[in-house]
Amino acid sequence: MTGLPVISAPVTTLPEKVIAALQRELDLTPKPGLVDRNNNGAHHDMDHALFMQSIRAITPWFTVFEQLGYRHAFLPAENQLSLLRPAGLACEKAMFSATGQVNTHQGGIFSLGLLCCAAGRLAGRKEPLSTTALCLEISAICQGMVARELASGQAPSSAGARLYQQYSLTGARGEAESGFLTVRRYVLPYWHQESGDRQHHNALLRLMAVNADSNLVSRGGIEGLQFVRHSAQRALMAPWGTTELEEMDRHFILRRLSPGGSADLLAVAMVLADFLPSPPESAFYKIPCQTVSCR
Ligand SMILES: CC(C)(COP(=O)(O)OP(=O)(O)OC[C@H]1O[C@@H](n2cnc3c(N)ncnc32)[C@H](O)[C@@H]1O)[C@@H](O)C(=O)NCCC(=O)NCCS
Ligand SMILES: Nc1ncnc2c1ncn2[C@@H]1O[C@H](COP(=O)(O)OP(=O)(O)OP(=O)(O)O)[C@@H](O)[C@H]1O
Repeated sequence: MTGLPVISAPVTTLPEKVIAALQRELDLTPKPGLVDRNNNGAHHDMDHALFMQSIRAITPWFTVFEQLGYRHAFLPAENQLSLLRPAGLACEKAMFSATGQVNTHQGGIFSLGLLCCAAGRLAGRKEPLSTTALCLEISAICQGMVARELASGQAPSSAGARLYQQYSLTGARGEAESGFLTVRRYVLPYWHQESGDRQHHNALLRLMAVNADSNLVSRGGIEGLQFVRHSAQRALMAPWGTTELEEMDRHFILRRLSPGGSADLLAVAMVLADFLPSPPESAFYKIPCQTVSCR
């Protein structure tokens, strides 16, 4: 195992929920432009088997992220990231070594690793885990990250930094710093509208319809992002099913478009949904309908 530190048993259910979410996201089929059980989407360098290898390689790290939060639970949140990042980078290294240097889960490690760390911090302070508490803790950990890492004016050191300079896209960092606001506002209030695979397809369509996914811009420019957004919005405005999703898949593959950021946020939503209050009594579900679609 690449540089895995000695860890004890998890203190919360987050690591196991995260690993289950990674598997369910991968297996959801069809998934327009993305690797699933049918095809490799818009990817020439990865398939379902490679994603499975990647999941096996990064699995042990989510307990490490949780323990780093648990151990430093009373540290000010803004000091947590510098303790977490080396483990995140080591986990990325384990992913790259398992996949032959293919980026399968870089975004997923970042977002889901933060979720595990936030859960460890809340558990360390004996505070209850809830959707809102987890997201607010992540926002506190990532406060100032966009300004520090993207808006510093330095030469871009990653795809994300280049896209920020070109289009002011804040990518995974911006989403984490907001406390996964896109997920909380456009996905979770509608989580119980559907069940089974349709619940996850509905969530993915809602994410694709609004998420400023840097993967899409990196692959197809702003036009690529708009194409995916409009496709998802149109699907949500009418009855949709497997046929419509497979049609979108064909169009995205033709255009080499892969909404990888939305796939990562789908896994985040799957984990956060486990902590939702039961519908529909909770005020959580009284959020006014958003522009995407109010079916
Ligand atoms: C911050 C990261 C993602 C930087 O990567 P990059 O500069 O390429 O950022 P960018 O946001 O453009 O994309 C990275 C990945 O995030 C996902 N993503 C893209 N857009 C979005 C979005 N709007 N919302 C959520 N995820 C997104 C995609 O899968 C993409 O591949 C990350 O690689 C990093 O710094 N890792 C170090 C380890 C770490 O900090 N871990 C902390 C928790 S363990
Ligand atoms: N099922 C999935 N299929 C494809 N990508 C996914 C899936 N689930 C999540 N992703 C995310 O999408 C990212 C991979 O997308 P992409 O291949 O566009 O990134 P990249 O490798 O940086 O870009 P490129 O392949 O153009 O060099 C991963 O980092 C991962 O976080």
